[in-house]
Amino acid sequence: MIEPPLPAELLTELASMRGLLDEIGAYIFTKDLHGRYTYANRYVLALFGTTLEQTLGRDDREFFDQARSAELWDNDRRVLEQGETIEREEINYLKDSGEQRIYWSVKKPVRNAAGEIVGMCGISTDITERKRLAAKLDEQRQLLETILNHIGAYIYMKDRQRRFLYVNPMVAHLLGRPPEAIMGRYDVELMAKADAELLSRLDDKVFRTGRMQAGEESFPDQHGKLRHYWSIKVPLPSASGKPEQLIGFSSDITELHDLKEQLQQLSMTDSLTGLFNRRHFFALAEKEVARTRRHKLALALMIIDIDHFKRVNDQYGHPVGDCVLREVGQIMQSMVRQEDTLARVGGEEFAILLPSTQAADAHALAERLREQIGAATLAACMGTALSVTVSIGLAHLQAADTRFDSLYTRADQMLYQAKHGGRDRLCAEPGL
Ligand SMILES: Nc1nc2c(ncn2[C@@H]2O[C@H](COP(=O)(O)OP(=O)(O)OP(=O)(O)O)[C@@H](O)[C@H]2O)c(=O)[nH]1
Repeated sequence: MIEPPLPAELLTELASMRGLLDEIGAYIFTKDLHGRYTYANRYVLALFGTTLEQTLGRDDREFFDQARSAELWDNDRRVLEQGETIEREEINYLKDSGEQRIYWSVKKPVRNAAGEIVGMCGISTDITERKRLAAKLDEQRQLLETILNHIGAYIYMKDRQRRFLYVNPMVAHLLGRPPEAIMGRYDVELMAKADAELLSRLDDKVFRTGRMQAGEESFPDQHGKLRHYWSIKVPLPSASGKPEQLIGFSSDITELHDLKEQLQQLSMTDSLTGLFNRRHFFALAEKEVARTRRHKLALALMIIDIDHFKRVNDQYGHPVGDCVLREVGQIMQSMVRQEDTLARVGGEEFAILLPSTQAADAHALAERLREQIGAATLAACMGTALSVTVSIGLAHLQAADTRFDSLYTRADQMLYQAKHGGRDRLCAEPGL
């Protein structure tokens, strides 16, 4: 039977429909009950590298690697035989190139007027690139998460209102709460107000300047021990150009900090007596001279030297000599004021700097020191009981002393005189 030709308007409408289907950025097709193509838009044809005429009446076995694309055929059968509508991801392999393509496919049965299935129509969107990007993104997210969770540093994000937006497990552990109980909360809700204020100084500077800031921060741990951190805080760019968030990286440098303090302490002290050493004493004294001159105050210096100390060593041995040095140092330390500076400046030589001290008071203290040391029984703990005397030189800062050196030289000259005058005595500058 010859079918009557379609009316001209219908043909025009059909042509414009096809034109439209060709412009939709997706693969659109229809198939008959045997899975043979009855229509394919230009995207499908481009994928297969065929014309419409070459495609019609052929099924997917001719275009896809059937063994690896079985899912495609299964889905079609569920639509054509069970009348299901399928909406799902499909992975196909092109027959010629073996290239993998991933689609989001919607497949629906096409029914005749009697409701019988006569074929199917489908629309597939290529999501290969999106899936590849998503997999890459996921890989990067996992990498970032691994770094953030295992790096030995505290990493956090905060907003301008000092609210935590992110914390890594190290911060959570430090604050003694799970991350979910920290994120979204203000720092003052999670730590003592004073600590929060201290930690926010660098944060404020980041938001104020819009620039990265770095510095040392101190914060007590769960046991109350003060720990020190080196923090780097970076503003995160925002659409307004004004940073609204920052990311912070803090490393625990407590051990380094303590070591630095110990080293600093060591560099200032004499290991035998625990008093300041000569170098530190001279540095402090130089500052004290400048302060005294600026405020037009008084400043006294005495140098104390143990008499015939060589004999102590020779007679009792070096360890007893050491013990005597320590004990003489302790006696003096117990007799000076908080603001005075006592140091061991030589083998058996000590010095005391006395700020705001008039000549008479310095003189009186020097005499008391000489008497107390002379009267003390020393090195008893070493099984030896002995006593020593000291000679003391005393000088006072004068208008011509612009540097500490000149004051020290005069006190030393006074000490020399005390030694030559017979020892166990105090010699002060004339006029004092
Ligand atoms: N045990 C001990 N002795 C030291 C130390 N440093 C210096 N000495 C000794 O101190 C002695 C100082 O001797 P001298 O400079 O001759 O002076 P002195 O014997 O005290 O005599 P005068 O100062 O003139 O009264 C030396 O024997 C040094 O070995 C130390 O750290 N420990």
